[in-house]
Amino acid sequence: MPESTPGTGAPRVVPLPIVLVGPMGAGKSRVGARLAASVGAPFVDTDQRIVERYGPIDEIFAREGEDYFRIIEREVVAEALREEAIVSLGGGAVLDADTRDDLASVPVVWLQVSAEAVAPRLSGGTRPLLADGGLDRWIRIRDERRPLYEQVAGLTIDTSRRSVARIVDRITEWAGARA
Ligand SMILES: Nc1ncnc2c1ncn2[C@@H]1O[C@H](COP(=O)(O)OP(=O)(O)O)[C@@H](O)[C@H]1O
Ligand SMILES: O=C(O)C1=C[C@@H](OP(=O)(O)O)[C@@H](O)[C@H](O)C1
Ligand SMILES: [Mg+2]
Repeated sequence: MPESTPGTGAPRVVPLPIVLVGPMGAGKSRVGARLAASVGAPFVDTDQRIVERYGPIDEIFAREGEDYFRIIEREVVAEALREEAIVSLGGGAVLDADTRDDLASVPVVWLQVSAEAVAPRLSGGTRPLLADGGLDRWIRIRDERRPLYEQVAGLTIDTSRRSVARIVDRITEWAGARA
């Protein structure tokens, strides 16, 4: 059911796009999909779009390397940020300076998660950057990128102990006040 504006039954009005950033496993893809359904907006997951166009991400990394992945990621992100949609980025999209510039003019939510809470969320995944090194690698990458998330985000939410529904409510409340 879409989130209602009190008294109207209509989906809550939020500005679009709204962009979700944060480290791997923070919940960007899952929260983004639920938020989009809740406010009645299209959903774009830039990783999903990369997979549709170029094939599985781990295969792109293995075949062409991370630098090539970042080039196609930048193209897909630039396109998505022009759409009136809820947009979930991959964890490393903020490494691109042009993407950070683009994010300066849109509502950006930084989903955070503790190492303890993320461990079970990452298990069994195919994220190529975690193929060697597991949780230690995740912590290092998260720490390296922290200043970049800090730079672009207008709202920060710790997802470690929050349900997806509560996270969606918080984002809707925050973004709704900016509509
Ligand atoms: N708030 C949450 N509480 C518990 N599990 C979550 C939460 N958000 C996401 N997850 C789970 O964590 C895993 C990673 O979520 P995902 O949305 O793919 O993260 P990201 O896109 O940030 O890498 C998935 O299995 C997802 O269902
Ligand atoms: O942090 C990263 O560099 C990456 C995060 C992944 O997305 P999620 O953050 O959605 O897992 C995906 O884009 C790719 O494996 C690289
Ligand atoms: Mg994702």
